[in-house]
This record gives sequence, C-alpha cells and structure tokens, in this order.
Amino acid sequence: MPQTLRPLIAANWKMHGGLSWTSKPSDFEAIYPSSERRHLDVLICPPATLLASMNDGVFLGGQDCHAAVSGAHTGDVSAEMLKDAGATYVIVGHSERRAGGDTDEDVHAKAEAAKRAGLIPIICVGETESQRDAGQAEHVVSEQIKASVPDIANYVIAYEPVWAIGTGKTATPDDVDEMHNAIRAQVGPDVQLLYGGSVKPANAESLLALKNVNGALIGGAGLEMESLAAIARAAPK
Ligand SMILES: O=C(CO)COP(=O)(O)O
Repeated sequence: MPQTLRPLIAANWKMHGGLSWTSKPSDFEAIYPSSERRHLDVLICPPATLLASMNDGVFLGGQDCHAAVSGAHTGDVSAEMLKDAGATYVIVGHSERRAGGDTDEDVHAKAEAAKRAGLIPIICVGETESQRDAGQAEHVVSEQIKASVPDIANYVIAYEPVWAIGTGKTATPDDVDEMHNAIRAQVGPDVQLLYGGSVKPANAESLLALKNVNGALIGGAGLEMESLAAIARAAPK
C-alpha cells in the first residue's frame, strides 16, 4: 500500500439505530482508543436522523444525498445538510440506492454535490451475480466508474459485489485482488479503494492485507462497536 493511502474502516449502518440505541460511536473509543489507531481512519455512516447527535472521535458520514443544495424534494437530504450535521463523507451509488432507481448519472451528480458541499464521496460500484457468472464483472465495474466518477480530486471508491452484500458470501481474496488491481489501474494511485460485502472480523485480515484494498465498507458487522473495532484492528499498520 502506498504510504499516503491510510486505511479507512467505514461502517454503513443503513436503516438501523436510534437515539436510545446501545451501539454508540463513543464506545468505539473505549474499545479501540484513537491513540492506538493513528494509522487509520474510522467512519460511521448512521441514519441521517442521528448524525447531529454524534460527535465521538470517529468520522461521520451520510448514506446518500440529493444532487441539489435545497428545494422541493420531499424526503431527501442535501450534501450541504449532511455537512451541517457533522458529516465528512457521504456514500453515493450504494447498490441498495441503485436498485431503487439511481443511475450512473445520478451517482455522478451526487458525487459532484458532495464535493460542492465539502464532503468526500464514497462512490460505490459492483456487479451482480449474473454479471459475474457471465464473465462481465470487470467490464461492468469499469463502466460504472467511467460514468459515475466526476472530475474531482478527492473521492473514495467502494467495490461492493451485489451478491456479497448481506448474504454472508464474501468474494475470495483472489477475486477482490483481481478487481481492485483493475480499479487501481483505472483510477490511479491516489484513490482509496474499499472492499464491501460480508466483511467480518474473521475475514477482515485476509482482505485488508491485499495491496490495493485500502479499507472496508461494512454493513452488518459495523453495527456493533466490538466487531467494528475487531475489523479495524485487522488493518495493516
Ligand atoms: O452494503 C454493505 C456496506 O455498504 C455491506 O453490507 P454487509 O457487510 O452487511 O454485507
């Protein structure tokens, strides 16, 4: 891993959590103190309702944003609102949003909105199981990157094969290595590349050891601070 690319261990809480929830980022500090993790960054992306109530020594992010600054968009949240509530990052183009209708063009516009607001977009890409079975995985991901990534300097790519999300099926280290090497060749040396899809404490070390894996985007295993910390501890120093 080039020296400049710090590991980023990111939890996407999806639609889980509330103000009285027992899992709190402040507990993360007690389990894995920042003094012991100066070599990496930890990010939690809670539901937008919780962002402003959290300020606990980890980076915070949104899970999606609208492309506009404000306006008549019922139910949406702008990148500026996420920034205002304490976010540093925002996930865009998650497959669960793409399944809900987000196109590559939408993702491109959302990533530009993130930059406009001073947030770092985490741009998600990944193939479906049938695309992988058809030998199309690298092509699909490369086309998603071409169409979804705007001309901005500071962004993160998260490779999340759709078939590995929430299924317990993790891509093998060889599959992840091959895909991340292809993405690295496409985006250059400066972009952090995260792997996501059933990352757990038990498989984190083998995935995070890969040369072009600079961190993880974690769903289920990121809801508990103990398991998130165990994954973070598996990142190379
Ligand atoms: O979608 C994901 C993170 O954004 C991955 O979810 P799981 O870790 O639950 O498979």
